[in-house]
Amino acid sequence: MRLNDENDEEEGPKTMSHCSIGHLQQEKSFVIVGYALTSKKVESFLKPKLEGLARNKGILFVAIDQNRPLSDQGPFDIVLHKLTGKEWRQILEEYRRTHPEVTVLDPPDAIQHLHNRQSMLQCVADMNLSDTYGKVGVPRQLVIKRDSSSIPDAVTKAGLILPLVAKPLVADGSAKSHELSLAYDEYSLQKLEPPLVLQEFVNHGGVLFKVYIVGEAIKVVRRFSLPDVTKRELSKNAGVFRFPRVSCAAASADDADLDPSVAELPPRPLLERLAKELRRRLGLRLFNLDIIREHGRRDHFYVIDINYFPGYGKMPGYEHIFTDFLLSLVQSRYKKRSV
Ligand SMILES: O=P(O)(O)O[C@@H]1[C@@H](OP(=O)(O)O)[C@H](OP(=O)(O)O)[C@H](O)[C@H](OP(=O)(O)O)[C@H]1OP(=O)(O)O
Ligand SMILES: Nc1ncnc2c1ncn2[C@@H]1O[C@H](COP(=O)(O)OP(=O)(O)O)[C@@H](O)[C@H]1O
Ligand SMILES: [Mg+2]
Ligand SMILES: [Mg+2]
Repeated sequence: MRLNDENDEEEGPKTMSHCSIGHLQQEKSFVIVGYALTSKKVESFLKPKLEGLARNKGILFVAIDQNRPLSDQGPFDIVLHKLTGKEWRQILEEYRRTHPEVTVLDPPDAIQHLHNRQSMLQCVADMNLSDTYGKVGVPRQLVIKRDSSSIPDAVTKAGLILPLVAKPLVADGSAKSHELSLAYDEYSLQKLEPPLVLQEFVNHGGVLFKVYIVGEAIKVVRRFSLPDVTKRELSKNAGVFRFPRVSCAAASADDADLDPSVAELPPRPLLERLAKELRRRLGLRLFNLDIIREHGRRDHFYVIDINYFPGYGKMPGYEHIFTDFLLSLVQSRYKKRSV
Protein backbone atom coordinates (compact mmCIF):
# COMPACT_ATOMS: atom_id res chain seq x y z
CA MET A 1 0.00 0.00 0.00
CA ARG A 2 1.42 3.42 -0.96
CA LEU A 3 0.64 6.41 1.22
CA ASN A 4 1.57 9.01 -1.34
CA ASP A 5 2.83 9.37 -4.87
CA GLU A 6 6.30 10.23 -6.27
CA ASN A 7 5.58 13.97 -6.05
CA ASP A 8 5.46 13.79 -2.29
CA GLU A 9 8.99 12.46 -2.05
CA GLU A 10 10.47 15.73 -0.77
CA GLU A 11 7.90 16.24 2.00
CA GLY A 12 9.16 16.62 5.60
CA PRO A 13 8.47 14.34 8.60
CA LYS A 14 5.02 14.00 10.15
CA THR A 15 4.25 13.98 13.84
CA MET A 16 1.89 11.15 14.76
CA SER A 17 0.00 10.10 17.82
CA HIS A 18 0.45 6.63 19.32
CA CYS A 19 -3.00 5.66 18.08
CA SER A 20 -2.42 6.68 14.46
CA ILE A 21 0.97 4.88 14.35
CA GLY A 22 -0.70 1.68 15.55
CA HIS A 23 -3.36 2.09 12.90
CA LEU A 24 -0.82 2.50 10.11
CA GLN A 25 1.20 -0.47 11.33
CA GLN A 26 -1.72 -2.86 11.54
CA GLU A 27 -4.13 -1.78 8.84
CA LYS A 28 -1.75 -0.87 6.07
CA SER A 29 1.27 -2.95 7.05
CA PHE A 30 3.58 0.01 7.34
CA VAL A 31 6.99 -0.57 8.84
CA ILE A 32 7.38 1.89 11.71
CA VAL A 33 10.94 2.93 12.51
CA GLY A 34 11.35 4.89 15.75
CA TYR A 35 14.50 6.96 15.80
CA ALA A 36 16.54 8.51 18.62
CA LEU A 37 19.29 10.57 17.00
CA THR A 38 21.06 13.86 17.62
CA SER A 39 19.78 16.83 15.63
CA LYS A 40 23.09 16.77 13.67
CA LYS A 41 22.45 13.16 12.71
CA VAL A 42 18.82 13.82 11.78
CA GLU A 43 19.99 16.54 9.44
CA SER A 44 22.74 14.51 7.76
CA PHE A 45 20.88 11.19 7.60
CA LEU A 46 17.14 11.67 7.65
CA LYS A 47 17.05 13.79 4.51
CA PRO A 48 13.77 14.44 2.66
CA LYS A 49 14.86 12.09 -0.14
CA LEU A 50 15.31 9.20 2.30
CA GLU A 51 12.00 9.87 4.03
CA GLY A 52 10.17 10.19 0.72
CA LEU A 53 11.60 6.99 -0.72
CA ALA A 54 10.94 5.19 2.55
CA ARG A 55 7.31 6.27 2.57
CA ASN A 56 6.87 5.01 -0.96
CA LYS A 57 8.23 1.65 0.14
CA GLY A 58 5.90 1.57 3.18
CA ILE A 59 8.36 2.71 5.85
CA LEU A 60 7.65 5.55 8.27
CA PHE A 61 10.25 7.23 10.45
CA VAL A 62 8.84 8.46 13.78
CA ALA A 63 10.87 10.56 16.26
CA ILE A 64 11.22 9.02 19.72
CA ASP A 65 10.41 11.45 22.53
CA GLN A 66 13.16 11.03 25.10
CA ASN A 67 11.00 12.63 27.78
CA ARG A 68 8.40 9.87 27.61
CA PRO A 69 8.71 6.15 28.42
CA LEU A 70 9.73 4.21 25.30
CA SER A 71 7.10 1.53 25.92
CA ASP A 72 4.34 4.17 25.71
CA GLN A 73 5.49 5.13 22.20
CA GLY A 74 5.12 3.35 18.91
CA PRO A 75 4.42 0.51 18.47
CA PHE A 76 7.67 0.22 16.55
CA ASP A 77 8.97 -2.51 14.29
CA ILE A 78 12.50 -1.14 14.40
CA VAL A 79 14.32 1.29 16.70
CA LEU A 80 17.21 3.17 15.16
CA HIS A 81 19.47 5.02 17.58
CA LYS A 82 22.76 6.78 18.14
CA LEU A 83 22.75 8.56 21.48
CA THR A 84 25.32 8.30 24.22
CA GLY A 85 25.04 7.95 28.00
CA LYS A 86 24.49 5.16 30.49
CA GLU A 87 20.89 6.14 31.15
CA TRP A 88 19.92 5.78 27.50
CA ARG A 89 21.70 2.43 27.28
CA GLN A 90 19.72 1.16 30.23
CA ILE A 91 16.44 2.36 28.74
CA LEU A 92 17.24 0.51 25.53
CA GLU A 93 18.32 -2.70 27.27
CA GLU A 94 15.09 -2.72 29.28
CA TYR A 95 13.09 -2.07 26.11
CA ARG A 96 14.84 -4.93 24.28
CA ARG A 97 14.01 -7.25 27.17
CA THR A 98 10.36 -6.29 27.30
CA HIS A 99 9.89 -5.94 23.52
CA PRO A 100 11.70 -8.87 21.90
CA GLU A 101 9.52 -8.40 18.81
CA VAL A 102 11.24 -5.05 18.03
CA THR A 103 14.58 -4.93 16.23
CA VAL A 104 16.87 -2.50 18.00
CA LEU A 105 19.60 -1.26 15.68
CA ASP A 106 22.01 -2.10 17.18
CA PRO A 107 22.34 -3.68 20.67
CA PRO A 108 23.86 -1.15 23.10
CA ASP A 109 26.48 -3.55 24.49
CA ALA A 110 27.77 -4.31 20.99
CA ILE A 111 28.04 -0.59 20.25
CA GLN A 112 29.84 -0.06 23.54
CA HIS A 113 32.60 -2.34 22.27
CA LEU A 114 33.48 0.33 19.67
CA HIS A 115 33.75 3.08 22.27
CA ASN A 116 37.23 1.95 23.22
CA ARG A 117 39.96 2.11 20.57
CA GLN A 118 41.60 -1.01 21.94
CA SER A 119 38.57 -3.33 22.01
CA MET A 120 37.36 -1.78 18.73
CA LEU A 121 40.17 -3.33 16.68
CA GLN A 122 40.55 -6.55 18.68
CA CYS A 123 38.15 -8.48 16.43
CA VAL A 124 40.16 -7.54 13.33
CA ALA A 125 43.41 -8.60 15.03
CA ASP A 126 41.83 -11.91 16.14
CA MET A 127 40.57 -12.65 12.63
CA ASN A 128 44.05 -12.40 11.17
CA LEU A 129 42.50 -12.35 7.71
CA SER A 130 44.81 -13.49 4.95
CA ASP A 131 43.83 -15.05 1.65
CA THR A 132 44.69 -14.89 -2.04
CA TYR A 133 43.14 -11.42 -2.24
CA GLY A 134 45.29 -9.92 0.50
CA LYS A 135 46.00 -9.48 4.18
CA VAL A 136 44.03 -7.36 6.64
CA GLY A 137 45.51 -6.42 10.01
CA VAL A 138 45.68 -3.57 12.47
CA PRO A 139 48.70 -1.31 13.07
CA ARG A 140 50.79 -2.26 16.08
CA GLN A 141 49.57 -0.32 19.07
CA LEU A 142 50.08 0.23 22.75
CA VAL A 143 47.61 1.37 25.38
CA ILE A 144 48.76 3.92 27.97
CA LYS A 145 46.23 3.99 30.79
CA ARG A 146 47.98 6.50 33.08
CA ASP A 147 51.34 8.08 33.89
CA SER A 148 52.52 9.85 30.76
CA SER A 149 56.12 9.87 32.07
CA SER A 150 56.26 6.11 31.44
CA ILE A 151 55.59 6.52 27.70
CA PRO A 152 59.17 6.67 26.31
CA ASP A 153 60.10 3.45 28.12
CA ALA A 154 56.87 1.70 27.22
CA VAL A 155 57.30 2.60 23.53
CA THR A 156 60.90 1.31 23.50
CA LYS A 157 59.93 -1.90 25.30
CA ALA A 158 57.07 -2.56 22.89
CA GLY A 159 59.42 -1.89 19.95
CA LEU A 160 56.98 0.51 18.29
CA ILE A 161 58.41 2.34 15.28
CA LEU A 162 58.00 6.14 15.00
CA PRO A 163 56.08 8.17 13.97
CA LEU A 164 53.11 7.26 16.16
CA VAL A 165 49.50 8.36 16.06
CA ALA A 166 48.21 9.20 19.53
CA LYS A 167 44.45 8.63 19.87
CA PRO A 168 42.25 9.08 22.95
CA LEU A 169 41.39 5.60 24.25
CA VAL A 170 37.74 6.53 24.51
CA ALA A 171 35.94 6.88 21.17
CA ASP A 172 32.50 8.02 22.30
CA GLY A 173 31.86 10.54 19.53
CA SER A 174 32.74 13.57 21.69
CA ALA A 175 34.91 16.28 20.13
CA LYS A 176 37.72 15.29 22.51
CA SER A 177 37.64 11.67 21.36
CA HIS A 178 38.54 12.87 17.85
CA GLU A 179 41.57 14.93 18.99
CA LEU A 180 44.43 12.98 17.46
CA SER A 181 48.14 13.80 17.28
CA LEU A 182 51.12 12.65 15.27
CA ALA A 183 54.30 12.16 17.28
CA TYR A 184 57.75 12.22 15.72
CA ASP A 185 59.57 11.30 18.93
CA GLU A 186 58.44 9.31 21.95
CA TYR A 187 59.66 11.87 24.54
CA SER A 188 57.18 14.51 23.39
CA LEU A 189 54.33 12.08 24.00
CA GLN A 190 54.75 12.81 27.69
CA LYS A 191 52.92 16.06 26.99
CA LEU A 192 49.72 14.19 26.10
CA GLU A 193 47.02 13.14 28.51
CA PRO A 194 46.39 9.41 28.97
CA PRO A 195 44.36 7.25 28.58
CA LEU A 196 45.71 6.92 25.05
CA VAL A 197 46.34 4.46 22.28
CA LEU A 198 49.69 4.87 20.52
CA GLN A 199 49.51 3.41 17.06
CA GLU A 200 52.23 3.04 14.44
CA PHE A 201 51.66 5.45 11.59
CA VAL A 202 51.41 3.49 8.33
CA ASN A 203 52.32 5.31 5.12
CA HIS A 204 49.40 4.85 2.74
CA GLY A 205 49.73 7.43 -0.03
CA GLY A 206 47.38 9.96 1.57
CA VAL A 207 44.16 8.13 0.67
CA LEU A 208 41.94 5.98 2.85
CA PHE A 209 38.97 3.77 2.10
CA LYS A 210 35.72 4.20 3.97
CA VAL A 211 33.92 0.87 3.88
CA TYR A 212 30.26 1.43 4.76
CA ILE A 213 28.27 -1.57 5.92
CA VAL A 214 24.47 -1.67 6.09
CA GLY A 215 23.43 -5.20 6.93
CA GLU A 216 24.78 -7.27 4.05
CA ALA A 217 25.42 -4.31 1.75
CA ILE A 218 28.91 -2.86 1.38
CA LYS A 219 29.88 0.42 -0.25
CA VAL A 220 33.43 1.79 -0.49
CA VAL A 221 34.49 5.39 -1.04
CA ARG A 222 37.88 7.10 -1.11
CA ARG A 223 38.78 9.97 1.21
CA PHE A 224 41.88 12.09 1.54
CA SER A 225 43.98 11.23 4.56
CA LEU A 226 47.30 12.21 6.15
CA PRO A 227 50.26 12.34 3.70
CA ASP A 228 53.14 9.86 4.01
CA VAL A 229 55.96 10.68 6.41
CA THR A 230 59.37 10.21 4.79
CA LYS A 231 62.48 9.02 6.65
CA ARG A 232 64.02 12.45 6.01
CA GLU A 233 61.04 14.25 7.56
CA LEU A 234 61.15 11.92 10.53
CA SER A 235 64.82 12.63 11.17
CA LYS A 236 64.35 16.39 10.84
CA ASN A 237 61.25 16.74 13.04
CA ALA A 238 60.47 16.30 16.72
CA GLY A 239 57.39 16.97 18.80
CA VAL A 240 53.69 16.09 18.71
CA PHE A 241 51.33 17.76 16.28
CA ARG A 242 47.59 17.85 16.68
CA PHE A 243 45.87 17.18 13.40
CA PRO A 244 42.31 18.00 12.35
CA ARG A 245 39.65 15.44 11.30
CA VAL A 246 41.15 15.00 7.85
CA SER A 247 38.94 12.25 6.49
CA CYS A 248 35.75 13.85 7.73
CA ALA A 249 36.50 17.39 6.65
CA ALA A 250 38.12 16.53 3.32
CA ALA A 251 36.14 16.30 0.14
CA SER A 252 35.71 12.89 -1.40
CA ALA A 253 38.83 11.65 -3.19
CA ASP A 254 36.74 9.56 -5.58
CA ASP A 255 37.10 11.96 -8.49
CA ALA A 256 40.67 13.07 -7.81
CA ASP A 257 43.51 12.34 -10.20
CA LEU A 258 45.33 9.81 -8.03
CA ASP A 259 48.19 7.39 -8.53
CA PRO A 260 46.35 4.19 -9.56
CA SER A 261 48.41 2.09 -7.14
CA VAL A 262 47.08 4.25 -4.29
CA ALA A 263 43.53 4.69 -5.58
CA GLU A 264 42.79 1.04 -6.43
CA LEU A 265 39.98 -0.12 -4.14
CA PRO A 266 40.60 -3.12 -1.88
CA PRO A 267 39.47 -6.35 -3.60
CA ARG A 268 35.72 -6.88 -3.23
CA PRO A 269 35.96 -10.54 -2.09
CA LEU A 270 38.37 -9.51 0.67
CA LEU A 271 35.99 -6.79 1.89
CA GLU A 272 33.06 -9.18 1.74
CA ARG A 273 34.85 -11.71 3.92
CA LEU A 274 35.96 -9.02 6.32
CA ALA A 275 32.51 -7.43 6.59
CA LYS A 276 30.72 -10.76 7.05
CA GLU A 277 33.06 -11.87 9.79
CA LEU A 278 32.97 -8.48 11.55
CA ARG A 279 29.18 -8.36 11.45
CA ARG A 280 29.18 -11.68 13.24
CA ARG A 281 31.96 -10.96 15.70
CA LEU A 282 30.82 -7.43 16.58
CA GLY A 283 27.09 -8.22 16.52
CA LEU A 284 26.48 -5.01 14.58
CA ARG A 285 24.72 -4.25 11.31
CA LEU A 286 25.41 -0.53 10.94
CA PHE A 287 29.05 0.51 10.92
CA ASN A 288 31.95 1.59 8.78
CA LEU A 289 35.65 0.80 8.65
CA ASP A 290 38.53 3.14 7.87
CA ILE A 291 40.98 1.03 5.88
CA ILE A 292 44.39 2.00 4.52
CA ARG A 293 46.73 0.22 2.10
CA GLU A 294 50.40 0.20 3.07
CA HIS A 295 52.12 2.32 0.45
CA GLY A 296 53.89 0.12 -2.09
CA ARG A 297 52.32 -3.14 -0.82
CA ARG A 298 49.32 -3.73 -3.01
CA ASP A 299 47.63 -6.38 -0.89
CA HIS A 300 48.50 -5.23 2.66
CA PHE A 301 45.60 -3.50 4.38
CA TYR A 302 45.09 -2.10 7.88
CA VAL A 303 41.84 -1.29 9.64
CA ILE A 304 42.50 1.85 11.70
CA ASP A 305 39.01 2.81 12.87
CA ILE A 306 35.50 1.36 13.19
CA ASN A 307 32.52 3.68 13.66
CA TYR A 308 28.98 2.83 14.70
CA PHE A 309 26.17 4.29 12.52
CA PRO A 310 28.58 6.57 10.61
CA GLY A 311 27.77 9.40 8.22
CA TYR A 312 25.66 7.37 5.77
CA GLY A 313 24.43 10.63 4.27
CA LYS A 314 27.79 10.78 2.45
CA MET A 315 27.47 7.26 1.06
CA PRO A 316 26.26 7.33 -2.56
CA GLY A 317 22.84 5.72 -2.98
CA TYR A 318 22.34 5.22 0.77
CA GLU A 319 18.62 5.94 0.53
CA HIS A 320 17.95 2.79 -1.52
CA ILE A 321 20.40 0.62 0.38
CA PHE A 322 19.04 1.69 3.76
CA THR A 323 15.37 1.30 2.95
CA ASP A 324 15.96 -2.13 1.37
CA PHE A 325 17.82 -3.14 4.51
CA LEU A 326 14.95 -2.03 6.79
CA LEU A 327 12.47 -4.00 4.70
CA SER A 328 14.70 -7.09 4.74
CA LEU A 329 14.78 -6.98 8.56
CA VAL A 330 11.01 -7.03 8.82
CA GLN A 331 10.68 -9.74 6.17
CA SER A 332 13.15 -12.03 7.91
CA ARG A 333 11.28 -11.53 11.21
CA TYR A 334 8.01 -12.38 9.50
CA LYS A 335 9.52 -15.52 7.97
CA LYS A 336 10.86 -16.62 11.35
CA ARG A 337 7.42 -16.15 12.94
CA SER A 338 5.61 -18.15 10.29
CA VAL A 339 7.97 -21.17 10.45
O1 LIG B 1 28.44 13.52 10.85
P1 LIG B 1 29.18 12.82 9.77
O2 LIG B 1 28.30 12.58 8.58
O3 LIG B 1 30.47 13.48 9.42
O4 LIG B 1 29.52 11.36 10.32
C1 LIG B 1 30.60 11.13 11.20
C2 LIG B 1 31.53 10.11 10.57
O5 LIG B 1 31.98 10.63 9.38
P2 LIG B 1 32.11 9.76 8.05
O6 LIG B 1 31.26 8.55 8.12
O7 LIG B 1 33.56 9.46 8.03
O8 LIG B 1 31.74 10.71 6.99
C3 LIG B 1 32.70 9.86 11.52
O9 LIG B 1 33.70 9.02 10.97
P3 LIG B 1 35.27 9.40 11.07
O10 LIG B 1 35.47 9.97 12.45
O11 LIG B 1 35.51 10.41 10.01
O12 LIG B 1 36.03 8.15 10.85
C4 LIG B 1 32.16 9.22 12.79
O13 LIG B 1 31.51 8.01 12.49
C5 LIG B 1 31.19 10.20 13.44
O14 LIG B 1 30.62 9.58 14.55
P4 LIG B 1 31.29 9.70 15.98
O15 LIG B 1 31.61 11.16 16.17
O16 LIG B 1 32.53 8.87 15.94
O17 LIG B 1 30.24 9.16 16.89
C6 LIG B 1 30.05 10.58 12.48
O18 LIG B 1 29.31 11.62 13.14
P5 LIG B 1 27.78 11.53 13.58
O19 LIG B 1 27.00 12.03 12.40
O20 LIG B 1 27.43 10.12 13.90
O21 LIG B 1 27.70 12.42 14.76
N1 LIG C 1 47.77 4.16 12.03
C1 LIG C 1 47.54 5.16 11.17
N2 LIG C 1 48.36 5.33 10.10
C2 LIG C 1 48.15 6.34 9.24
N3 LIG C 1 47.16 7.25 9.35
C3 LIG C 1 46.31 7.13 10.39
C4 LIG C 1 46.45 6.07 11.34
N4 LIG C 1 45.48 6.20 12.26
C5 LIG C 1 44.76 7.27 11.90
N5 LIG C 1 45.24 7.84 10.78
C6 LIG C 1 44.71 9.05 10.13
O1 LIG C 1 43.99 9.79 11.11
C7 LIG C 1 42.59 9.87 10.78
C8 LIG C 1 41.75 9.77 12.02
O2 LIG C 1 42.02 8.57 12.71
P1 LIG C 1 40.84 7.60 13.17
O3 LIG C 1 41.45 6.48 13.92
O4 LIG C 1 40.02 7.26 11.98
O5 LIG C 1 40.05 8.51 14.21
P2 LIG C 1 38.54 9.09 14.22
O6 LIG C 1 37.76 8.10 15.01
O7 LIG C 1 38.63 10.39 14.94
O8 LIG C 1 38.09 9.20 12.81
C9 LIG C 1 42.38 8.73 9.80
O9 LIG C 1 41.25 8.99 9.01
C10 LIG C 1 43.69 8.74 9.03
O10 LIG C 1 43.70 9.83 8.12
MG1 LIG D 1 37.98 7.59 11.38
MG1 LIG E 1 36.14 6.97 14.50
